[in-house]
Amino acid sequence: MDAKKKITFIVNPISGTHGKQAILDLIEKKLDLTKYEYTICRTEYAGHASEIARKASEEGCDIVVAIGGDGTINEIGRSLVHTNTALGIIPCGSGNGLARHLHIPMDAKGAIDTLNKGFQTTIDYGIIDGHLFFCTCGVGFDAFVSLKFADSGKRGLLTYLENTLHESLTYRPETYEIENSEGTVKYKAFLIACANASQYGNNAYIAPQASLTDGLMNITILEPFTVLDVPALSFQLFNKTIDQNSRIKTMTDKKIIIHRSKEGVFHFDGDPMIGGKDLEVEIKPKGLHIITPEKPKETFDPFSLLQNLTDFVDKRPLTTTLAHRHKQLVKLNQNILRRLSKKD
Ligand SMILES: Nc1ncnc2c1ncn2[C@@H]1O[C@H](COP(=O)(O)OP(=O)(O)OP(=O)(O)O)[C@@H](O)[C@H]1O
Repeated sequence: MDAKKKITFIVNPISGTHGKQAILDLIEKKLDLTKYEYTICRTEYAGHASEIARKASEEGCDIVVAIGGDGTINEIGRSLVHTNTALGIIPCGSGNGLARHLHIPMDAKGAIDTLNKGFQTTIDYGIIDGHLFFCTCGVGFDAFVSLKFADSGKRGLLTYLENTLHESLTYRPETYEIENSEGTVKYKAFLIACANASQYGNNAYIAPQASLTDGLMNITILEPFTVLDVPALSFQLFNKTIDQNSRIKTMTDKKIIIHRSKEGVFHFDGDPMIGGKDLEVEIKPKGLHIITPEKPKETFDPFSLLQNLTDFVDKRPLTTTLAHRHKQLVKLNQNILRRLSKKD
């Protein structure tokens, strides 16, 4: 009989908004112990998950599982690239962009089941200014919000949304030059997102065409917009069609350099960092083994847009009639418009 594979679970106690004990209880009950033996570690400070994962990999651990969100995955993933140790995910963050892109179930039982099946694939990763990312990185408004979010001391969707709506009233778009494989282009932009995965998290698809295995990053540039563009932009962000909006420009490349007028913040997988005027962003193909469902389900649900939107702002269950869903969507857009146009 084959030797059991070793799993190290790393729990980030501050990720998301929920307690983690129920997940640990489920691991004990549901993990296939004929296949796996496991240990559980809790992080004690930011950066700790990287150290635990590096040590586990050096000691021959087969799979390191993140129990957390994209920040925890980032810490673990950067220690596992180009090793034989695979990353596993039990999604437990505020956004869970990478897990959602990979169709890893959002419930712990489903995610443990995915680990039990043990199917592995190998994904690309990116580097911005020396910092690895697996989901998205970027400059402009989203980086600015990630900084505010880090400072707010609270996590969760509502905190993020409050920060986003409040700050977008006063945020000033900057001028950037993007040096890509074809030359240099100049944009005044609200944000530039460089995407390995298609979404920021919470099914907010900033780069709907992005693939984790094509060796390319999808770059989305959001040009300055008015408050009247917000409903369409938010609709399209959750409907996987933001690339069709006239305020959006897109390109794909292996490597770009973003030139800006002064040093400032950028983000990698939602965590803020201060960087220089010039930021090199590059995709490295096939560098991280990861446990995923074997055949991601690409279900088409005409109501998924509204589901995504309401998941983002509100956890109340949706009612099922079409008329009701339409009314909910109109109301949601009205709320976004009202909050964006409200002065302090
Ligand atoms: N014990 C700890 N104390 C303080 N910070 C920690 C600790 N463990 C990890 N961190 C930091 O917590 C940050 C947030 O974690 P994570 O991104 O997983 O959760 P999230 O922000 O709620 O989810 P998501 O990124 O999916 O929105 C990470 O950047 C990580 O560096």
